[in-house]
Amino acid sequence: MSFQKIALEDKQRALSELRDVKELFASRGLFPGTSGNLSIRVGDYKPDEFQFAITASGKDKTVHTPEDYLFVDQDGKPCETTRLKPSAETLIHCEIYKLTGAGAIFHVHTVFNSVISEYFWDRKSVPVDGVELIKGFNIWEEEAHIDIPIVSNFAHIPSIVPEITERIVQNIPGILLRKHGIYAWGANAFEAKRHLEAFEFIFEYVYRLEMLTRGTR
Ligand SMILES: CSCCC(=O)C(=O)COP(=O)(O)O
Ligand SMILES: [Zn+2]
Repeated sequence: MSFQKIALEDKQRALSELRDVKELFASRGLFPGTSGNLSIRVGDYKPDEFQFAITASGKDKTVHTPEDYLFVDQDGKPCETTRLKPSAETLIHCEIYKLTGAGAIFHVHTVFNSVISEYFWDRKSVPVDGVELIKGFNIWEEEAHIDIPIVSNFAHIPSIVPEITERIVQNIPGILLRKHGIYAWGANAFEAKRHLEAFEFIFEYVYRLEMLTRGTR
């Protein structure tokens, strides 16, 4: 397999952006117990041929080491000889890039995203009504209603992929894995971060509103 040659600056920019996002999210406590993974795409994109930098599996994401990231291809295979293992969830990143052409994908586990994914599991989506931060997804209509999809979580990651393929919604840049976490993406790291933050705000809002109004509606 021959890989597309990626400019060194492009790769270094991706690694530097990953480092910054990782540090920021770590400072917010978003990587409990080594959970979470981050990736940024590099070079040219075709749905069946692309490369991205991704966090190595099982690392403590609250510290920086020389072994934090590696580059993989559209099938999640390392593009270079390395002893590092890509994130155990790399195939989910591959599928999201294939389906959306995104430039960056960030995944975190939080109590709010995990609780809310279980609470709304029966309807397979989280309903959100008129919350201002929906605009963070570039949805500008008054009192917009959105449904954030939730898919099954399996220990065998390839089994999660077909449901992601089926459930991704074009204007919603994220998907919840049941009792697991959120995957959020965007055209670049800035947008993926904005989307992730908007999702987390919305999950906490929906949770708290539900707690306050339960039994009164
Ligand atoms: C320790 S949490 C279980 C794995 C997981 O869901 C995760 O996000 C981190 O896995 P990785 O292989 O990317 O470190
Ligand atoms: Zn995870």
